[in-house]
Amino acid sequence: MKEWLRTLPKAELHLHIEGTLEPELMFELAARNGIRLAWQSVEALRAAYDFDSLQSFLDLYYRGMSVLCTQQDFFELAMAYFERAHDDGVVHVELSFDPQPHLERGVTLQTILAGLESACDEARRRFDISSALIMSFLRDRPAQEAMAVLEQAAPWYDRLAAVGLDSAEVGNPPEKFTAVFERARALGLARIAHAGEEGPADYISGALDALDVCRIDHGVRCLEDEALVARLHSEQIPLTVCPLSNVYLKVFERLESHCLPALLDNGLCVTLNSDDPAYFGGGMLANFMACHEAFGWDEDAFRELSRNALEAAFIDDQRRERLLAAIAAH
Ligand code: HPA
Ligand SMILES: [Zn+2]
Repeated sequence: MKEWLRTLPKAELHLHIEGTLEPELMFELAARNGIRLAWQSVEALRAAYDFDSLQSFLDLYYRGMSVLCTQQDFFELAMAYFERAHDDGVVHVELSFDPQPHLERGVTLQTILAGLESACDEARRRFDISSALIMSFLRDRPAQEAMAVLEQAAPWYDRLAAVGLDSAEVGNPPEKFTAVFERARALGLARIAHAGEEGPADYISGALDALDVCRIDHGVRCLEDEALVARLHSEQIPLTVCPLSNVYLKVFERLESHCLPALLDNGLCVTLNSDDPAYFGGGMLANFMACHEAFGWDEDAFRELSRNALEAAFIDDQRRERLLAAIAAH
């Protein structure tokens, strides 16, 4: 089954590129950029990956990404991810990036985007992986800051597939960002948001109503609201679920107790993703294999999950159709 899952064409829609930073590269970039890390060694850093909540992970995630300084750093980060994704049989990736923590350190949007875009171009040439970029706002920072970032990104609007919303969820409801997302909509940008990971089902409805999103990142807590489940079903709103992430961040104690089977039983448009693969036990193949082991899903189930991801992807229609045909034939 592992080889069959590896060669199944897969699209990854929920991936934080800063969350692909492996400890070895973090130390290499820290040395290159003259940055002192709080950990003495790769092993000490890995030992710190013992999270009890989203916030405990975010604290480490923001410290780790501080080694990213130059265009070359962002290029190498993304290329290292693309190589692993290619080995996992990923054919399309939507990379989220968080500009705010970088801007705050004096790293410009130009630096971030030039590095990521050149990696996306190289991934298409070397691995035939297509990709899209999603600019995410930090929901635990003021909405005005997100608005300023959105305005600053003007030169890149035509190269952004969407804007997103991430970081600490509880206490930062989607409505806080209504004006920002209205502006993004007026600019013709698609919108997605994390909702219902640690936050309540209300935040999922709020993201749909106030932010007019076309996808929900995570969304696993939707089952707490029957009317919401009916809506997600009838509108077939894609949920980008991240199974291993949810276990690492204690959203579910074990994968066997994850609500994924219930989401599928309710006819929802579920996709599988790795979120922050350097921190949460691996990439797409690790997530697919873990689900196979926990739920006993067969080939048909995984074909459906892969099909859902392609149908929900920001991808050109010809490539979508070609990849859908490859999934059906797999
Ligand atoms: O899983 C996540 N949730 C919210 N914000 C994030 N930023 C990186 N990963 C995550
Ligand atoms: Zn995420």
